Amino acid sequence: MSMGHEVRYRVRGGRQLHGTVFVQGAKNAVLPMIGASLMASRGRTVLRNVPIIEDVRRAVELARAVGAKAELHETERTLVIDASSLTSPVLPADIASRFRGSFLFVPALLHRLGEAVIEGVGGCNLGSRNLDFHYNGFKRMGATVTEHVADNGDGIIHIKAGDLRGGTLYCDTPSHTGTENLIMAAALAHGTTLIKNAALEPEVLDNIAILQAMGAKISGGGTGFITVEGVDELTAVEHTVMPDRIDAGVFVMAAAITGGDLNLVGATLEHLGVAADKLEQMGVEFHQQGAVLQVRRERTLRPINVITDEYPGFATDLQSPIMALSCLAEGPSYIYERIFDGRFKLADELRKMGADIEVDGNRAKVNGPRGLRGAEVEAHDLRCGSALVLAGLAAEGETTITSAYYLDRGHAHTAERLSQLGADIVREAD
Ligand SMILES: CC(=O)N[C@H]1[C@@H](OP(=O)(O)OP(=O)(O)OC[C@H]2O[C@@H](n3ccc(=O)[nH]c3=O)[C@H](O)[C@@H]2O)O[C@H](CO)[C@@H](O)[C@@H]1O
Ligand SMILES: C=C(OP(=O)(O)O)C(=O)O
Repeated sequence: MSMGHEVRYRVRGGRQLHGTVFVQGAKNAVLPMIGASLMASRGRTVLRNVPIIEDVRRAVELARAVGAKAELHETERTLVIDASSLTSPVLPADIASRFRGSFLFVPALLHRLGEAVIEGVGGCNLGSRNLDFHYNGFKRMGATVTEHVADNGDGIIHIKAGDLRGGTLYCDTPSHTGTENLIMAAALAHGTTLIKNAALEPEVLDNIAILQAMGAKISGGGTGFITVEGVDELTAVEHTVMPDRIDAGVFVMAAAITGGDLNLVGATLEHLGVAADKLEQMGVEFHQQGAVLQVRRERTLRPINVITDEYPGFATDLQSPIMALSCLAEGPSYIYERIFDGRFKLADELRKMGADIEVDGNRAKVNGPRGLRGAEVEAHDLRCGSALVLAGLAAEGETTITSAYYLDRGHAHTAERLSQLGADIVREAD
């Protein structure tokens, strides 16, 4: 992945965190919503509570590359998109290969321009990340998918859709973006679509909510079966992006790893799914008061057994953070990663800080407690980055996290928000 510039975070550990922190808008909700906004052929979409993260900046660049007008008002955390004229079906590699969410632009391009040309799809390198459920779904709706190799050797995928028509679609496993893409493809297709084994994530439901407001006819969200009646047109609306449950979970763990107490504004315990129960078992105390979630940890941390799963199971995006937390637990913790096959590079980095972690395929055993010490470590992916920040908060001395563009992909104002809670953390970019 081309970085543009090198980003580093320096963390000096050992401070307890106290105070109030604002949970950002959800990365995995806003990205499909930007894709959805491109389906509105009239008016302007206004998205509120937009997280100011690198993935959103890339999505804005990509929206412009296909011809939309997009303005990100950072102070207001508001994104305004006018997609009345889309001009190019090409998702250029230099932007699209920097974030996974680029693939969520495909349904809009198919409906508006009859084709999509995908020069690259990015996202965190977490092992194999197929898109076959998406392609198979588009094909069942009448699209053709071809691949050719460009002069520079890169594979380019061309999807052509005359008129997409509804049908019976499925995901082999309940894919998050797969479900969103098939819903968006079905929303403007002719006839009725049934999507079986649909994902249940809250972000999928938030995306259904904006599409319904735009005029889409979708039912069954939150069950494994989603039905979509195609409509002729979608209109631009205003929508507030839901809070980011992964960002919330990381701040819960920041309180836990430093033995502090925090008020998380915008966090919903229910959205943490099984992760909330696991954190409680480790010794975190939760108290939900309206939209504010109070968290604290006073006792020693207990070890944990984690199995990642689709929502409401333990979110894979919180697996790396809890690996960092479990380094401090009083005994061995067991982590079984079921969603991605390449998400344990973090273990090597945590070992540099003094952790004792045994990895066997997609299972890890974390032998706690180990006092962590500062080191120079690398963020191999976004959640590896957030886990290393957590480890740095608890470590003795200074931790330098390199390749931190990945962290900035998904977390907004990390250094500012943590500093306000009492952490010693700075961001450097050159
Ligand atoms: C932008 C976004 O929303 N990203 C999230 C989304 O990624 P993403 O939507 O890419 O993740 P999926 O739910 O699609 O992937 C889950 C599993 O299904 C497999 N699979 C998926 C699609 C497909 O066509 N074929 C296939 O085999 C993947 O390789 C993976 O093993 O959900 C993940 C799992 O909750 C999160 O970690 C990501 O943060
Ligand atoms: C895997 C992640 O994101 P993406 O799907 O955007 O790469 C993530 O958010 O940890």
